Amino acid sequence: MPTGCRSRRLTSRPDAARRQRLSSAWCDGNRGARRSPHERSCVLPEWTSLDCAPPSETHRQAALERQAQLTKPLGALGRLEQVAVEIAALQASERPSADRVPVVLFAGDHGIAAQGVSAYPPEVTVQMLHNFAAGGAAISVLARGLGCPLEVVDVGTLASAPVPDVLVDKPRRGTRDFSVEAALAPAEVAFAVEAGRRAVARQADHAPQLVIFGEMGIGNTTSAAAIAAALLRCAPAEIVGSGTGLDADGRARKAAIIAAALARHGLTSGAGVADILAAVGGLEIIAIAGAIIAAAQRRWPVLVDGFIVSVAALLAVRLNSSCRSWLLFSHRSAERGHSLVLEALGARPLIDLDLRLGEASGAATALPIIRLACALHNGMATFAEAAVSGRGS
Ligand SMILES: Cc1cc2ncn([C@H]3O[C@H](COP(=O)(O)O)[C@@H](O)[C@H]3O)c2cc1C
Ligand SMILES: O=C(O)c1cccnc1
Repeated sequence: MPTGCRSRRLTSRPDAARRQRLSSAWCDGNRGARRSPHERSCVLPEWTSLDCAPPSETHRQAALERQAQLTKPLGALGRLEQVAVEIAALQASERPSADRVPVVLFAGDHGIAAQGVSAYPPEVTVQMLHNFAAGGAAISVLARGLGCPLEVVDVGTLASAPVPDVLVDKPRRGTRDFSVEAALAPAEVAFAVEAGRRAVARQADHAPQLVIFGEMGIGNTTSAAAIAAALLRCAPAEIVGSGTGLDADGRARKAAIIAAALARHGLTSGAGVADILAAVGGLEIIAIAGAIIAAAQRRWPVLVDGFIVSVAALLAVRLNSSCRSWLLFSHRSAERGHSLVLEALGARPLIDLDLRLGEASGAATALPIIRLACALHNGMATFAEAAVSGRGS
């Protein structure tokens, strides 16, 4: 790990602390934070700190025993075995499956984009909403090919008129420019968290076996990098990447803008999660963090996408460590800070294809591997069924 980064692996919370957290009227995300006068009220809904159930250890054990009986040397299917066992434990099922997998894409705009931190102009976000609706975006093609229902939710783009087939659930159009003022008011942060939960509730009709969240928002690698730098107490230069295609000078400028903003908002030494979100957050990133917690509380495994969704996952886990068990990690993005964020989450993604798109494209690309892992687990013959001799010694 690069120097100067105070990353910590996440462990489960002690029972006493968890009880105190549940009985507290205050949000976990605010605890211990220095608050500016307008941030004095609790901004994170209390449900975000309610425990998620643990995976079923009985089903994990049964799945491990089945894997040992299938006609292959023990462990020879490597991580495909581990994925199938994990999903069996999460689904509390003897036959793990990832057939019903809704994809929810959250879109938002970023005031910080006015500082030239993206290689593309802000209007691309809304233009891409039309592209999602028309079926021409990467995730549109992937979701179609995989048979995944795709919902697009505008939680804060600059769009002033409805876009066909895009749900609108936003507290404002775009965040404020966090290089000059706080990106969001506390109530706007809370609204975005609730928008994430509402999106999860809408997916219940699909009876999901797994769920994928994605994002679209020009400038959102800057907001995500600022959040990650504040949470991990890293120098922004350790996290900042090219996003849509900045060169070295652009990356250095982006890192300097984030460093100045973190100092300006008092986020350089252990601020609370809620304060970080109000200062430098993005509405789609916050909505995804809320959606992750809400999905885990419903016992839905979440297949995490790239850098931005992983930052949302880190937020979710910092707010509620019990949701960590419900996260599977799809891919390692080419965006610079992703490895640090994955490491902080103790995560090892399935694939590494130099993707740097977002839109849930990495998670969708990894889904066939998960489906095949389940098919192998469920469909292979055992040594006894196939009359194949087991291991000699
Ligand atoms: C046409 C286009 C489609 C995209 N789809 C996802 N992103 C990705 O790029 C953006 C983040 O990068 P940055 O922070 O550099 O703006 C997000 O919208 C992300 O989803 C796209 C970007 C573009 C240009
Ligand atoms: O990995 C990601 O999420 C990513 C990387 C670059 C641009 N947009 C998204």
